[in-house]
Amino acid sequence: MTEPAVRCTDLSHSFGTTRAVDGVDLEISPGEVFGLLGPNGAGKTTTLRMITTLLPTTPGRITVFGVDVARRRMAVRRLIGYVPQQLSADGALTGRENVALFARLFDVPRARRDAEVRRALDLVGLADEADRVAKGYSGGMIRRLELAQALVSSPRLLILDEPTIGLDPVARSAVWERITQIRTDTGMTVLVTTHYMDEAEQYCDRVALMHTGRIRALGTPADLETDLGPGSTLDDVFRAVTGDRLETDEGGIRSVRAARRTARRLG
Ligand SMILES: Nc1ncnc2c1ncn2[C@@H]1O[C@H](COP(=O)(O)OP(=O)(O)OP(=O)(O)O)[C@@H](O)[C@H]1O
Repeated sequence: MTEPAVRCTDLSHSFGTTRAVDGVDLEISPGEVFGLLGPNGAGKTTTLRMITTLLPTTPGRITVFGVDVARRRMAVRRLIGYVPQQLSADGALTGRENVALFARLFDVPRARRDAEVRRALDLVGLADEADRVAKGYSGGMIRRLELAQALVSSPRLLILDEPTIGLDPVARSAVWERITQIRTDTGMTVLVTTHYMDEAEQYCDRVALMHTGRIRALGTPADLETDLGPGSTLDDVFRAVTGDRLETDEGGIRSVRAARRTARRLG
């Protein structure tokens, strides 16, 4: 039997009295693009941080391709490429130098390093811009550069936390088209968080709707919408299972913060 790419069993995490994640069970199949959806504060980032070994997994258990996250952290880290919400590209370095830094960090063998850096830059469509300093890149190019950083170690599981937040619609589509192409070319499993319902509908094979630390609905976007009734959208499904509304506005405080962070980091 094929091991799931990710299996979470009864996962919980509290910060003081805040129950950020509350009894999450989740299985992600190899090769799928899986969307974890929910409004700010739903518990998405906390779930990702447990899967990426950055937070403890007790109570509960996580395996990544069958490897136990609590017991074999380093082995799990080698399977994962992670693009967090906070930017990690260095504006003073070129695109190529930024990716090469990650190749060294992730122990890509020296003999293969240059080729792997080229391959990663190619996968995200930055080959022609690789020798420009990153502070001249647009927000969308920076996101693609961060994707290349995560891809340089050839992970089996790519984890992206809100990859399109703060980007304009054209840049958002460009990032998603790259993600979809990378999955097709490499067979990689992709776990992505977003609160943009339209993106999830268009690009995710399956989604989990998360609210106040719990998974409230799980399935393909089409199945979830059909189950609710003709003409339903994922936003309607979310409202039906939680009685709440997903934040979908483009100009919210988080977009502004993300844009400011980009500007600050890249000078
Ligand atoms: N380091 C922390 N210390 C205290 N509380 C935290 C911490 N990180 C998250 N929380 C709280 O845990 C809950 C879940 O947060 P989390 O960041 O996982 O949500 P999210 O769905 O990823 O939302 P966002 O997209 O805003 O990051 C929220 O109530 C948040 O305030």
